[in-house]
Amino acid sequence: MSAASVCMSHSPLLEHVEPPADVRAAVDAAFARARAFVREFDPTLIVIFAPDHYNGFFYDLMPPFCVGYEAYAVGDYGSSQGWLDVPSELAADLAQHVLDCDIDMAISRRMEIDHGAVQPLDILFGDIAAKPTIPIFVNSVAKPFVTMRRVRLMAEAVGKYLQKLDERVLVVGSGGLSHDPPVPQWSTATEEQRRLLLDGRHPTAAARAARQQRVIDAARSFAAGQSDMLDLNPEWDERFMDLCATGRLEDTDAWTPDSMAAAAGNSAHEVRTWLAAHSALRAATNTPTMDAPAVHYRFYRAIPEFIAGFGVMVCH
Ligand SMILES: O=C(O)/C=C/c1cccc(O)c1O
Ligand SMILES: [Fe+2]
Repeated sequence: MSAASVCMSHSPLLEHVEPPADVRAAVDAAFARARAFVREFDPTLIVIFAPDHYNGFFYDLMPPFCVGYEAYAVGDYGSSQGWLDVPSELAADLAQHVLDCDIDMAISRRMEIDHGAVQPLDILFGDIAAKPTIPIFVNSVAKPFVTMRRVRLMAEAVGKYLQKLDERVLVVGSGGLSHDPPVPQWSTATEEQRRLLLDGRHPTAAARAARQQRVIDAARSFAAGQSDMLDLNPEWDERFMDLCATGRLEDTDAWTPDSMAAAAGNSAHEVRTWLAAHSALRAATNTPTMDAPAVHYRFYRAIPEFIAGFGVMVCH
């Protein structure tokens, strides 16, 4: 087995709100560096830790983690729509291994996924079915949250499983760093928003378009400095990336959901996917605690047009 990781922020605004040309060029160059690495590494299996934004997982049944045995991309914000190529038996074996490690893992025989899982696959491979891919949902938007420690332990169990395989495994973590986009919170949601959060599967095209337009408009106001959305927090982001880069993953064990949200926004919980990817990579490669595989490439920009502290990190 050999293993590598790519963690990257995603943003549904990538193709909808244009940042300054130099920022766009820097992001495109970062994607090109990640793509070049992945082409060279030539993975035979992808394991992607990804959040969902009330497209596949809702409050009628919200697990902290879920392995998809099959996965269908809903195609929100113009991301690819259709089936992933999930190796179902391997996914089931992985889920059993994690359960055997005393970690409660949900499974889905038809997981619906959104831009949170799809965007990195689109960017890295240009085709969501290009490679056998096991998606692992990590709840990053819907309170209550498990501890960061629990995320790390779940992912270490995943990494130990991957270690046994005769595969070149690319572990992907997908999620923004600091950001607080207008994804409704149950406690402050209107009745209409609560219907979406509870079981808003398969919206009409008009409802999806209206939801997306609200976020696009919010991004434009945020970029123009005319929004009361929480600011991006580049210092917090760089500190978190430092912890990933140096393998000090245990330093996040004590982080509380409220303190993370206060410092970096409600959607900063998506860093759980980065923590998962780095924990899985560390375990898969037998790298000691407080140490880390090498950082091949690192990029960061705070990009209000994307409502994202936008990072890319490639490790092997
Ligand atoms: O799902 C949505 O409607 C918006 C999600 C979003 C917005 C901005 C940045 C992100 O990383 C998102 O996932
Ligand atoms: Fe997101």
